[in-house]
Amino acid sequence: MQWEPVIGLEVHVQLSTCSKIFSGASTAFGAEPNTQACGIDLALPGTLPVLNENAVAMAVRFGLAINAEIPEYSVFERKNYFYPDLPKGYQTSQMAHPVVGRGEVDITLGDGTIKTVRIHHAHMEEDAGKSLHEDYSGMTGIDLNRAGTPLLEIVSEPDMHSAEEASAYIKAIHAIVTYLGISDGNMAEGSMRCDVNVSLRPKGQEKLGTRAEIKNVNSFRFVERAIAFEIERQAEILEEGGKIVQETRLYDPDLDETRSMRTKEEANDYRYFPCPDLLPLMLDEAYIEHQRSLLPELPSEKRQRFVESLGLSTYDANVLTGSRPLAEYFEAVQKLCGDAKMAANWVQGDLLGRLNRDGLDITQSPVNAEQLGGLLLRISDDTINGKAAKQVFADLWECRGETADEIIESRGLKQVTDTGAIESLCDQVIADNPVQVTQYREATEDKRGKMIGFFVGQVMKASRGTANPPQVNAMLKEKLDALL
Ligand SMILES: Nc1ncnc2c1ncn2[C@@H]1O[C@H](COP(=O)(O)OP(=O)(O)OP(=O)(O)O)[C@@H](O)[C@H]1O
Ligand SMILES: [Mg+2]
Ligand SMILES: [Mg+2]
Repeated sequence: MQWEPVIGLEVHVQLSTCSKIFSGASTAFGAEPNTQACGIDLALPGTLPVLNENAVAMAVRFGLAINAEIPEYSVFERKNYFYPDLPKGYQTSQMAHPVVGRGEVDITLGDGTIKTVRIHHAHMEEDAGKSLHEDYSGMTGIDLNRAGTPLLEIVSEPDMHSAEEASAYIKAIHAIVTYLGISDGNMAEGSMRCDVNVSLRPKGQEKLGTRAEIKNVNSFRFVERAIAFEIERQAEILEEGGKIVQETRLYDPDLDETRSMRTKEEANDYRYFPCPDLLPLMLDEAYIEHQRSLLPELPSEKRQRFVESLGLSTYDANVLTGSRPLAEYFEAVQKLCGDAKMAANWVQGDLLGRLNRDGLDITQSPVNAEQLGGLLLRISDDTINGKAAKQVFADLWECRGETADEIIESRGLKQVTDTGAIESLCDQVIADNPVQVTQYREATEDKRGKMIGFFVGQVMKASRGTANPPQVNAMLKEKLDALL
């Protein structure tokens, strides 16, 4: 039997407000345990929540960025369950009336094709605390600092059909929220977590199969691994005539497998009901239009502009718009040197290659955009040749804070284009290599084409790499052919 995987994702994005969703407690990461949760976050008797206006604005901007309907009216509800990291006994969330309605996200696949994933809705909710099972032997610690941190849960339709599509989708969400500046998108610190729903159905069948839900996956790679494992596990069960049970599973990166946490029979009945402490949220047209006016250029718009006005390939445009800091770096370099293709090649090749090797991201680059742009400008105006450029780049990397011009000057890397100087270098090399000159003269015409490389190499060496290669090539050909 041929099986088609069906995947839907719930992505929890931590909104980067300074304070909690319903209280003034700080949301800063890394504080001592239990120093950043207040009475409101724990819903102690006598406290009342007040909705964080900035969190609403961020959620609305996300909705507008994915072309979603923003309903005029939305409601906070209590999702009731008991867990040690939720002393309130309920999570304040949204269910029947979420702040963001149906929308769409475009994803770009490896072969450059673009696919649209429908968004069912996105709702606001508070985060719970954190159970620390490993820090105390025989005991569990509870850190409530995270309680009340604002989250936006983005729920997709089951529109994805492979691990690759799911991964492209999370990357697209990551790009949108970081471009909007509504989240730092830091998956390692838990600012973006993902519940992955996977089912299989016979190819060609419309009806969905039973899904397993893998909770709290926190890296792009783990999402791909967890899906790959689930597809295989479910296919094996179905092939043997078995049935998939609807259940919650977790992904264990150490064993690279998913394991059952609880089945549907044990699933919670949350008894959602509207929170009596919070008024419904009413958003009027003027407010929504104001939020729209605050939207920056979005990844898909930037990608399109890079292709249409800068002439980049879809592939290059996609890589360079992957994150906002990278796109901004590239644009600064491109503006300085005036050559989009050269800027794209250097940023993707030399720069990203080095950053990768040193485990750095673009914001930590030892070479800033002004320095790289200054270097590329000297290639395009022929001050230096390609070989010298590599050396300048290596020197810029050493963090001396010099400009490309200072390095070119102090290392004597300026390209020699003076015809007289190049001519005397060529004459010298021809005089110093009589054996090769004889071979050249005796060779057939197409062999000579290759042999000239030897002489060019010698002249470049003699000029310590600074001679202009096309000029050297032309000059040598002229002189050697004159000896035939
Ligand atoms: N048969 C299926 N196969 C794969 N994905 C599915 C299937 N049915 C639903 N999904 C996806 O599962 C997700 C369901 O999320 P939703 O928030 O609506 O409910 P839930 O998982 O039941 O509740 P909770 O928010 O408490 O986890 C959606 O992303 C949806 O696209
Ligand atoms: Mg959900
Ligand atoms: Mg779910």
